[in-house]
Amino acid sequence: MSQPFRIISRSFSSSAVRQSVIKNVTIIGGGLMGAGIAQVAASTGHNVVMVDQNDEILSKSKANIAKSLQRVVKKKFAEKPQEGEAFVSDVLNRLQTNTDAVDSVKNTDLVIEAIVENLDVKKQLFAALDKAAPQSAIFASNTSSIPIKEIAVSTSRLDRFGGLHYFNPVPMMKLVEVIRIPETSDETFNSLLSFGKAMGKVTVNCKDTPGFIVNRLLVPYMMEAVRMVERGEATPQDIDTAMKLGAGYPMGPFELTDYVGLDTCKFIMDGWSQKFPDNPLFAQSPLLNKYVAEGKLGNKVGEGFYKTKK
Ligand SMILES: C[C@H](O)CC(=O)SCCNC(=O)CCNC(=O)[C@H](O)C(C)(C)COP(=O)(O)OP(=O)(O)OC[C@H]1O[C@@H](n2cnc3c(N)ncnc32)[C@H](O)[C@@H]1OP(=O)(O)O
Ligand SMILES: NC(=O)c1ccc[n+]([C@@H]2O[C@H](COP(=O)([O-])OP(=O)(O)OC[C@H]3O[C@@H](n4cnc5c(N)ncnc54)[C@H](O)[C@@H]3O)[C@@H](O)[C@H]2O)c1
Repeated sequence: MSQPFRIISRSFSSSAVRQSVIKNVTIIGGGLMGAGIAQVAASTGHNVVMVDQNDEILSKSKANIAKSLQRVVKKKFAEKPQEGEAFVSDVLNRLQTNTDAVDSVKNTDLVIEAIVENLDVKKQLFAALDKAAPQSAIFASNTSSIPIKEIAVSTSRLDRFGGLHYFNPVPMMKLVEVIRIPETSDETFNSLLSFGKAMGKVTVNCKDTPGFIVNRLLVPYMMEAVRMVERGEATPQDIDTAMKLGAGYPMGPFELTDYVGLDTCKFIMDGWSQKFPDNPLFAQSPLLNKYVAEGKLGNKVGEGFYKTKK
């Protein structure tokens, strides 16, 4: 595993890349994404505090991380199980939890927010963190669909704000999209890029546009699959089979929607359909809304378009 980066030139040479040392990372949200980001950040040598609303949720997050780490070491340390055990124990030692978000950022270098996809809730959180975190700390959101600028304005550190958009499952998906707003300083942007790489990810740069790169292409595709079912053109099973065997995707669009979470997909579509009412790609889907209203949120609850093991 790579070590946390330690660059770090504060020199004023014109060729030097100015960036900050990121060693202490706070992840707010211990759900699907937060737990994955926390796991990989701790696995790559960072000190991590993972925050969620209560200890019960955090216990589940930690159990999910432990399960995922076992899958990782089974392969990575297949020939050296003792080294695998030592690796897991080191990772878990670097991972603390806290239910108090404000308390958790007092000594942080970087905050990555991965809570519910709701602008008001994210703004409220960041406004509180802004008062408690060190001046030098960088803030980033893992939002799927909300403009980073709209979240960042809740703070007084627009120059130290950006987007780090990871993909589910974080331990397996190699990409992180790094998003800057006009106010993001070069130093902050370079620090975010280096941090993404220090986590072992490939980074791509993107402007603060709806869905950045991946979701701007992927979410309309997933929603068009749902509309095909609404129009009675094919079943979810046949669409999934077709896209896996005919287009080489690892999951069909319905398996993927279950995997991402139907609630998260609905939050994305609610935001985009409100903001861009004339774009048919962003139109609401009655079928998706019905499933969410019935509590069929996908794999995380054991049922979405399919019944799955929790
Ligand atoms: C909406 C948001 O903003 C953006 C998004 O995130 S969009 C979603 C992006 N993600 C995708 O598109 C995921 C598409 N799916 C895939 O790439 C693959 O199906 C997958 C990598 C998730 C799983 O691979 P697959 O071969 O289908 O299944 P599976 O046999 O369960 O896993 C293969 C290996 O992957 C690894 N793996 C899978 N999930 C893992 C996890 N959570 N942690 C650790 N390892 C994992 C394991 O090594 C597993 O081997 P194991 O069974 O021996 O433990
Ligand atoms: N699910 C995906 O595939 C995916 C991929 C990339 C990005 N995202 C984005 O990441 C974020 C999180 O998504 P997720 O799928 O992990 O959701 P999730 O529902 O699995 O987890 C969200 C977690 O945030 C916690 N939370 C909510 N409000 C909080 C607060 N004020 N303080 C602390 N914790 C709080 C919840 O208790 C929950 O555990 C969203 O913005 C989503 O759009 C999701």
